Amino acid sequence: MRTIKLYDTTLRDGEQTAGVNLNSTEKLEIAKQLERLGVDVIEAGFPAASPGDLEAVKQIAAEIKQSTVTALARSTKHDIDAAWEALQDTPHPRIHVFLATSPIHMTHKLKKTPEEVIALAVEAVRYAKQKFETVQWSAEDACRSDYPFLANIIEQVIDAGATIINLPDTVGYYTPQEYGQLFSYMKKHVPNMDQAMLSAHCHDDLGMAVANSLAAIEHGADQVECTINGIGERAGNAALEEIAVALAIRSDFYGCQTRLHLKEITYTSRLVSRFTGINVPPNKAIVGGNAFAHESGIHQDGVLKEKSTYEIISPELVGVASNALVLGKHSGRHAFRDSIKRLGLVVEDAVIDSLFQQFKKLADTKKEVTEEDLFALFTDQHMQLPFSMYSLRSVQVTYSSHNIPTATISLETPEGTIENHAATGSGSVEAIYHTLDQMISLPVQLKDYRLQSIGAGRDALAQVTVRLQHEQEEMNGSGTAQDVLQASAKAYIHALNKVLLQESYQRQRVHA
Ligand SMILES: CC(=O)SCCNC(=O)CCNC(=O)[C@H](O)C(C)(C)COP(=O)(O)OP(=O)(O)OC[C@H]1O[C@@H](n2cnc3c(N)ncnc32)[C@H](O)[C@@H]1OP(=O)(O)O
Ligand SMILES: CC(C)C(=O)C(=O)O
Repeated sequence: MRTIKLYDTTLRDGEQTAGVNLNSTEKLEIAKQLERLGVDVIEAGFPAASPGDLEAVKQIAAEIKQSTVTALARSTKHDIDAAWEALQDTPHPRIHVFLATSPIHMTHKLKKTPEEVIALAVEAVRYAKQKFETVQWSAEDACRSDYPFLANIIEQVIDAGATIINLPDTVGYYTPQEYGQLFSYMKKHVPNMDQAMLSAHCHDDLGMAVANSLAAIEHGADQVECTINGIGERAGNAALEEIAVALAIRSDFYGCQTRLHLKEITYTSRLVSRFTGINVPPNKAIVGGNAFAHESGIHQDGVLKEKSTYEIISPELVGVASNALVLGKHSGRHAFRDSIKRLGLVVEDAVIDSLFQQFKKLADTKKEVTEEDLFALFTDQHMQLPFSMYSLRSVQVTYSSHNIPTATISLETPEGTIENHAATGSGSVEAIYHTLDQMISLPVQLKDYRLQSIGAGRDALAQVTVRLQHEQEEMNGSGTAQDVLQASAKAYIHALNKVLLQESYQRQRVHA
């Protein structure tokens, strides 16, 4: 069986999803989970994009041992140097350099002739090769490129030192048949193609990213680039979980395997969804809430008689627990630890005690503490920002159907002082957000507000996700609490803190 390498770009292309902005703590936590999942390569970011991203890539490279860590760079010395600064201490430094090769991109975006593009690509790969052990080169918008030109530039970048060649369907334009043929063509027409590995990178604009990636594998790609939950620029990238499970379930057809620990898939999906604020639709393959739910009588009858009638993937394969787990206020540390373990969460001893205290507090107010609640407690720990920022002490809202709601909020400031303030709004949430705007004065606009319950029942936890517009950027924030208004306040403060953090990075950049 061929082993296909899974190259995860959740932290780079996935982070290019509109409204997603991960801080370094969140990125590191996702990277650690990707390592547990068993991905071969983690594209941790684009170090030249911001000092925050450079720092995040550096931290990830220092922590991750089982997966290779790489980062993206344009074909400029500046970008390659930034990637080197972030990755130089890794045992096997690897970079991903790209340059567009389609007439549309070369003419309108790069404003370069095809000859200038070849020269720039070769120069960038040579420069990168002086520093990095492994250089991956991508022909951005490969699918809309002229094939003989593409074959020529690939031959030259391989001669310059690239050992991985990626052929991205940057705008999600191709069908599986065409994408497969592109790989066959390059295998046949690039004379030194045997000196490099081929990689696929697909976008989902026409809903064909996963099918295209699988077609590339059939035609010679040994690496596929994808993201958890298929997040990414515009309609997203190929979903890693769909590719991996398709290869596993249909190994009879593809004859390929991956190194992935499939049991980690569900948890990874939930973690990425929580940190990015991008919810997974219920009908999403593999990780959607309904992916293993049988609704209609005939299907239920079939599954009760014999699972394989309607189930091609067993939920346990991807880590969906078959029996729900219930903890309560009388549960002790042993049961708590056991539940954490069964959920597949990795918690260091140092934090288990504080997590247990939070669980006890929650169990006091809730009849049952479910798997979802434990997951929320766990992820909340990792949503804290790298240094102290604003935190919510209390929120109180006076509301009646005849009066204007008023919110009174008490906040702990980054300096450790307590500030109290009250303001009104046309609804309870707006009153809270007006109050916070007056306390933490930042030019932001609320673009999106989403509320969902974690688990079922009247005492379920509330999870709020907000998206704020700040200058040219969007920033998401998330908060969970037993009460909807408290979760709303926490989510808004989380997003404001992230804006403040980013402003502080930008100030550092100006002073540097
Ligand atoms: C297909 C992909 O997903 S590619 C990855 C996309 N990801 C991102 O862009 C996220 C991070 N990007 C950023 O933070 C910024 O765009 C930066 C820091 C990289 C660059 O910012 P700026 O210097 O302000 O340039 P800006 O983004 O406005 O324009 C891009 C420039 O890079 C050039 N460029 C684009 N691709 C490449 C490349 N592969 N190699 C060299 N130059 C390139 C463009 O032609 C343009 O050049 P110009 O200024 O001479 O017209
Ligand atoms: C940089 C490349 C690989 C990319 O993201 C794309 O072309 O979509």
